[in-house]
Amino acid sequence: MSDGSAVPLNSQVIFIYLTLLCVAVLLITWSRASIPTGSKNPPGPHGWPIIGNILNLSLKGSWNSLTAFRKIYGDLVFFHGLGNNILVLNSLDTMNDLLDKRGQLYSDRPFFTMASELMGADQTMIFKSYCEEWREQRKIVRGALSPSSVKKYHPMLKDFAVHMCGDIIERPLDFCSSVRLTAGKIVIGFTYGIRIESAEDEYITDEEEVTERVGRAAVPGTYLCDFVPMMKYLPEWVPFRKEARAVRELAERCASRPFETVLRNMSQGIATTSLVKDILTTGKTESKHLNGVKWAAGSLYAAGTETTYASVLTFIMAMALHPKQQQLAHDEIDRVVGPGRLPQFEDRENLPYLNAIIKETARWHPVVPLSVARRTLADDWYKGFHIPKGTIIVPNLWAVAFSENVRYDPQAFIPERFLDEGSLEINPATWQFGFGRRICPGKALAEESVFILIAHLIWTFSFAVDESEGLAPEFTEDLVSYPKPFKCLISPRSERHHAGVQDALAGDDNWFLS
Ligand code: HEM
Repeated sequence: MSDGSAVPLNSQVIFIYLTLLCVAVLLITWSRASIPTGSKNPPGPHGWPIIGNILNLSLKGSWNSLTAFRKIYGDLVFFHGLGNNILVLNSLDTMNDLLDKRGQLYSDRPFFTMASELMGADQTMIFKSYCEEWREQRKIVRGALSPSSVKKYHPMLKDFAVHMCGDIIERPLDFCSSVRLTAGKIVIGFTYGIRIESAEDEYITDEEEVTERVGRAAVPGTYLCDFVPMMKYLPEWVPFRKEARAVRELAERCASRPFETVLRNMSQGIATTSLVKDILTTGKTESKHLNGVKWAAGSLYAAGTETTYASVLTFIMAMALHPKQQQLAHDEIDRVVGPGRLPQFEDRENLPYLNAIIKETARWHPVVPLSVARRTLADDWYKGFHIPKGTIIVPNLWAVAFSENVRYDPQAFIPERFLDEGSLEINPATWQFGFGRRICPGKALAEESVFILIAHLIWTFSFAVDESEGLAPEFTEDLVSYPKPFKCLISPRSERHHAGVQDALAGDDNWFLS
């Protein structure tokens, strides 16, 4: 008899204990979630037990809604739940205060089990934690990416700008692909001195594939193992482990193949100017250091290509949508450069309206709207709020671009805001590349590339909306945001402009072979 009752009694006791435990956990979590906003962590939307308010934070394309939270909660918006804390920074002051002035605490990156560890993206600078290897990679590229070093590549950048215009003249409907290929050519040409001829080139196809697959894995929620890291010990035949291995091998090939080509060319004395050649000629070359150079160089394609592409494509869309501003840019370039020659880097200081358009393009649709997230290395206190160790920090650059504390309508495309001395507008160059110790190391190359590509485009072409199709701006919602494929009428401004590009192509002195 006793046997029969003992089992159910034990189950009941366990059930009661478990119920009490759950109630206790719920009460504790509920009481934490109900702390009046502002008394401890920074304020944020109301939370629920266990899940907190983390589900109020949609992950894709959330820059607009996060900016709207500023009106309710101010410059700091805190989300928590399921063991995570996320702090959104909604003003330039908070970004400068925390990411720059308190750089020793705010320069780490979030960790992704799938992308960083299993796919091996943590070998690249952008995914690396704030560690000695990261410092070494930054040091390696610092000199080679400095504004004065980038000047050496002016002939290459001009060459690519002319080729891009030539491609668009031939295939105006494929302008997106032409710009994309040009952005890839710039980064590979600059990094390795390798000339890419077509979008089918393996250097490009491999890099594009890795960028796409790692990019997808770095969106939290794509792979369950990011929430349950123990899953990384599952056997190799499990689909996500297979995917991780395939991407890891591809990434290794992307970093190694062009790097070895430079080493080979250097040993034969035929290597052209490149970042890798520069570093190896001027720096230490023991094998430990070689691996650092390989991965520092291998970090640049993913970080540099999509961002350059996004900037130029957004410019094309903005021009098609804003014919008056386009006309003013045409008038200016006709006055300063004229139809008899192509634009040069030296023209830049005499093209204030074009420079204002470039700034306005970066403001109108920031290329990396939520910058690249950081993670705090220790507990911190700011403006009376506690920011726990391990909090993911999201610098909402969109909120800076769409600050309402300005004279001109933030929603409108108005380059003049950057010409007006009384305007309170802040130059995007001070925020679009990030902050402090992790500020974009490719800033100088990006600024020079974007200027020369845009100057060539505006010199050569007119851009117009195809009235039969219309043009409603739509942008991708990933880390780097750019216009979704769109139709737009692009045509050479005149026979002379057409001929100018053809002549430059015919007299092409092929920078890579010189
Ligand atoms: C318009 C073009 C570009 C924009 C808007 C841009 C923007 C950014 C931003 C916002 C960050 C994050 C910085 C932070 O955490 O505070 C970043 C990081 C980075 N960028 Fe750029 N970037 C551009 C072009 C480039 C180019 C051309 C290269 C290289 C060829 C490059 C290489 C990198 C690298 C390696 C990092 C990671 C730095 C680190 O984590 O230490 N970027 N970029």
